[in-house]
Amino acid sequence: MAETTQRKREVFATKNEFSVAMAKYTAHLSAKFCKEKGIFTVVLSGGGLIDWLCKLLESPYKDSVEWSKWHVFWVDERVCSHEDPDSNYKLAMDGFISKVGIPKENIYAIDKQCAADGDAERCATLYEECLRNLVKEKILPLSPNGQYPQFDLQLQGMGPDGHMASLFPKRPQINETDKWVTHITDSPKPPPRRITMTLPVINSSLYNLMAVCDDNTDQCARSIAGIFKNNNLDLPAAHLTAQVETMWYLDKAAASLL
Ligand SMILES: O=C(O)[C@H](O)[C@@H](O)[C@H](O)[C@H](O)COP(=O)(O)O
Repeated sequence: MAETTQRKREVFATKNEFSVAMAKYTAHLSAKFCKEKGIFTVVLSGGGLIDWLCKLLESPYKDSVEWSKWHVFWVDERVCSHEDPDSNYKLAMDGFISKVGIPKENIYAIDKQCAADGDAERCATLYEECLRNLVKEKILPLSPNGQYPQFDLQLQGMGPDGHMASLFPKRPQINETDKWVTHITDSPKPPPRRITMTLPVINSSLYNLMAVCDDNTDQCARSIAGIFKNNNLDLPAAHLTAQVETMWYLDKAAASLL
């Protein structure tokens, strides 16, 4: 697969500037893709990301973004009921999606029943099937090599151990290239049962925005230094690329060892 883009990074002095930049980046791409093709496909993760998107819920974005043209996906999801506080779907619904006008049918959550039953493998299979159907319906194009779905923008966070999505260090999921979506039942970050898009799918996105704020324990800062200074490929997030742009937004603490 084409590894096409260099890592770019921007560092922000305050959380406010960080969130404003996230909103600007997302709104700009939303306008671009809605104009060019009439829809915008966006992939979310869990973690702090949803909080950092808060500026999109304010003027001028809340009223100017063409929410009705958004199609929303999850790069990874915890295998639990949609009502469980652990659910990334619930996190995004409560904190973001329910506050804007994205049509229900454009929100592609993990299968409700299967997730409630805790069947991670089946949840991954069903999510991949959902993506394959959207390719057939021409909502998602395939990547230039014809192997993976291509999203417009993925918005993600990195864990202190350098994981992204539910691709964790020293776990086999990072090497999966046949599947579009895989599962893990022993995630080092709780809860243990999760599904995740695979690395080639993540890297087939046109734009990838990785947002990292350190909680001042220095763990994220160490992983960021490992990625930017040493290209330490033991850290899953070091593998992140994109077809057009790979952008890292860091707060001061996350960038403190660069
Ligand atoms: O389901 C999850 O746990 C997330 O999708 C996960 O991949 C997250 O994005 C990172 O762990 C960063 O999380 P924080 O922003 O909370 O550090």
